[in-house]
Amino acid sequence: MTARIIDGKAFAQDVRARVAEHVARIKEANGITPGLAVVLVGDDPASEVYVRSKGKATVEAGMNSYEHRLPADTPESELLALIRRLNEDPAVHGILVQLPLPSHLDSNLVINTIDPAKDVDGFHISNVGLLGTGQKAMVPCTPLGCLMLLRDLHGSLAGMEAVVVGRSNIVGKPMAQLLLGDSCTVTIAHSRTRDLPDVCRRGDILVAAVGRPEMIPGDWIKPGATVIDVGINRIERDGKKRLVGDVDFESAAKVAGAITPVPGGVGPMTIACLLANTLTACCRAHGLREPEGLTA
Ligand SMILES: Nc1nc(=O)c2c([nH]1)NC[C@@H]1CN(c3ccc(C(=O)N[C@@H](CCC(=O)O)C(=O)O)cc3)C=[N+]21
Repeated sequence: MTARIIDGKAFAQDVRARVAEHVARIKEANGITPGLAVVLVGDDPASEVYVRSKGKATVEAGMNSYEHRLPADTPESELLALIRRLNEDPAVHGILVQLPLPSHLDSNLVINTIDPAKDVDGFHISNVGLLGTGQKAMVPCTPLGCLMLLRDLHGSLAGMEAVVVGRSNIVGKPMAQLLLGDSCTVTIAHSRTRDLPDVCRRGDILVAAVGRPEMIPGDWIKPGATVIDVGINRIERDGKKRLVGDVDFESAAKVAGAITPVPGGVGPMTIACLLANTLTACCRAHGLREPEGLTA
């Protein structure tokens, strides 16, 4: 058997087109343009690339993009003051502070200073609590993108065994909450899980979000399972730089029923969902009808 390859790039294009269409409609009907502010502290080259592509995608969707670049040694008080200004700015509907932050900055404090209604990353404790209690929240972009792919593939996820490998606040935990919300039986596995291969083999759905290149081989996967690979690892092989996931794609594709590739899988969905969240935040701020199929 060979797995169906889930085209995250094409799906993300479709999401972005739907966002753009909705943006055009509210511009026309309500004279409102959604705005996303992205804050980058320091000059990490990978972060630079992400921030640039986020800005480009935002403008392509017809929204306003505001980029704030601060030096790596920016005092915490200055960053917090910027966030408070963005919280008050009516043209800004979404705020994203690029992570990781330089180590002298307390990222929990920084994130929790963002107005939860503008927290398009869904990292604020209020949004975490809302998601965990099944209330309307801003949902983290990467897990939301994975959920969209899974719903598209399976329709209802009710009763499926889902195994999430990784317990981070940005992917593993919110992913588990979303799967639980869709009535999966959810296991969160991690580096200290006993008999990890056996636990992985239970999953009708296996989400890999550990950040270890090609850690999960094909023989950890239940035949026919859907594999969602969240990993984005830069490695060097045969003298060439490559991007690989947390799953060993070659062996996994022989066992899985469907699998996301890296690149071209979950990554593009993350950016598409950031745009969707910005639109959702804008609609909520103005009491407008929310876009359908673009929220959890
Ligand atoms: N506050 C915050 N929110 C984030 O959402 C956030 C962040 N900080 N810090 C960094 C990570 C990383 N991230 C990615 C988004 C898109 C791709 C993406 O589109 N990847 C392409 C390939 C890109 C390439 O070639 O490098 C793909 O997988 O096909 C990857 C990674 C968002 N992040």
